[in-house]
Amino acid sequence: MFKLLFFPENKLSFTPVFVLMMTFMAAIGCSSMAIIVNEAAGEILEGRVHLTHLPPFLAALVFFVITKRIALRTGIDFVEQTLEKYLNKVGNQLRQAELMQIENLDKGEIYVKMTMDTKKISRTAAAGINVIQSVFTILFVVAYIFVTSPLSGFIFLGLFMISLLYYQSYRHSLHEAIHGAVSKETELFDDFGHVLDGFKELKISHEKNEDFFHNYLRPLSDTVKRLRIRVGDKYARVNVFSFVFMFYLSLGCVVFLLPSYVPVSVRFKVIAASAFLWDPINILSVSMPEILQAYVSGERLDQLEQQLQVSSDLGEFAASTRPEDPLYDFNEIRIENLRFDYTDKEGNTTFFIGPLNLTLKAGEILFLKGGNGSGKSTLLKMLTGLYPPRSGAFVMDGTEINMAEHRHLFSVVYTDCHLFDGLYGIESPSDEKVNELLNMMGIFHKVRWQEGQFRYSELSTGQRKRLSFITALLEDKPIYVFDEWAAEQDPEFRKSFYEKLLPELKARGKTIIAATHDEHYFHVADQVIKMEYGQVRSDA
Ligand SMILES: Nc1ncnc2c1ncn2[C@@H]1O[C@H](COP(=O)(O)OP(=O)(O)OP(=O)(O)O)[C@@H](O)[C@H]1O
Repeated sequence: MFKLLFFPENKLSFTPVFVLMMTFMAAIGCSSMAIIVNEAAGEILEGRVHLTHLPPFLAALVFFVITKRIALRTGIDFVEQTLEKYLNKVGNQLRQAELMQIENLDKGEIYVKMTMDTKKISRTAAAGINVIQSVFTILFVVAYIFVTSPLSGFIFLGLFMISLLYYQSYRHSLHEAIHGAVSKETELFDDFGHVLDGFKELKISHEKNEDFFHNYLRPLSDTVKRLRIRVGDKYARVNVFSFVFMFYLSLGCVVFLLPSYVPVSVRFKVIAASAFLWDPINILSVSMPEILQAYVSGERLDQLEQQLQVSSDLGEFAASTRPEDPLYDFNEIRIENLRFDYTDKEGNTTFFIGPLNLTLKAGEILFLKGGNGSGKSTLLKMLTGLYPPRSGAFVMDGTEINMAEHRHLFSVVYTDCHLFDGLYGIESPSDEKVNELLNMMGIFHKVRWQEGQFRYSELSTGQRKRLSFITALLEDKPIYVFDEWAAEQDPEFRKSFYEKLLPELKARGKTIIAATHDEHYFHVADQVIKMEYGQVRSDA
């Protein structure tokens, strides 16, 4: 994230340097005002009151206001633009990621990173500029104190250096504490997701509800509270010692310990100048926790970006893109000795499919049967180019192909199909055509087609699948894949699916692969294969 801010495309970006320059100027303006006021106050003390200091004071004020305004405006714009670039980049990475990567990611964590972490960085833009200005102002005022009284300058500088070293020695543990608290916060956020997603289950079972709330959610929220308090406590310790204590200690040293040969007028100037340090020190102390949180958020966003980078394990499979001139016609696809493995974090195989040999002819209907967990859905994901095979080959009309490049051949209705509100990537069909399909699928009364969007309130699972079927028909691809599509349909519609809709698709030259348990309708298929423990059995 910070690389994206300061070194996009591996080159130092001009805008943050410009913001830094403007902040530096604003600090010059601010400290000039302090010095002018100090000098004028000294003269007042000596009984000389005249207005010679007023024009430079006003000039410094105008200079400060203009440069600070430019720094803030440009800085905030820049941070927001960088965040937008970042969100687009991650959005792009997400859509181009492979299914296996997405399955390995924690969705709650992605939401938190894309929303809360980016928000923390966005909120810190102005605070960051104020902190930088404060640091410069402190340096200028200390330099002025140096010029006025080198001994006082040494005292301030020495004690500030000690406070910086103290802060630095604590930074690592503070950073760790913030990381710990934020990870637990993300877990808590995930668990609130369980309350909403599993609301029905929790509502219906008092025991489950109580157990989940008292023995899981509350202890977790208690842990988050404790971790947040720990962060606050650590920060308070650093803050009070390194900023506040050191400031007052420096002031006390100057007031009480300066040797008597230092003239009173000089002492007065030093004390008055040090009063101008209080505001920047206060800004540092208030803003540093926010900046540290934003820093941690930046690291978390970097981590997400890395997780989404295409893993080299996926090799050519992931590198493949849609061909410029995609093929839509084929006679047969042969699957030769194909194997796919699910692995755990240590790389051990937890389930595998194959080696598998199968021939799929264009225009035929293939049914895939098998018990729960036998590997039907996994095989379909591999066939449709969503999972990379570990070994083996797909051969289309005699030529070996990378299936990921041929995903465009398929229209799929998965068991957990997602309904988009519009028909993305499809040339807008006529209203008559869509209404005819809604009618044919018996959901015309539930779903309205308006201005290129499907509008509906709540659909049952069977109705959702019917709407997905319509989308698949409109996509008009050569191969249709249905993963237990008929499982949620009523007997009448199930019959219509097997005995009317599928034969109609076949008559239009479409190839159909369907995972199904409906043995009554196996006569519709040209080929039925049975999956068992990831293997194809011949007794289908
Ligand atoms: N993302 C995954 N990571 C690891 N293992 C998985 C994953 N998805 C499925 N499996 C495992 O792979 C095996 C096959 O699952 P799959 O979903 O392909 O079976 P299925 O035949 O479609 O079952 P069902 O009829 O219940 O839908 C199961 O043992 C399952 O636990």
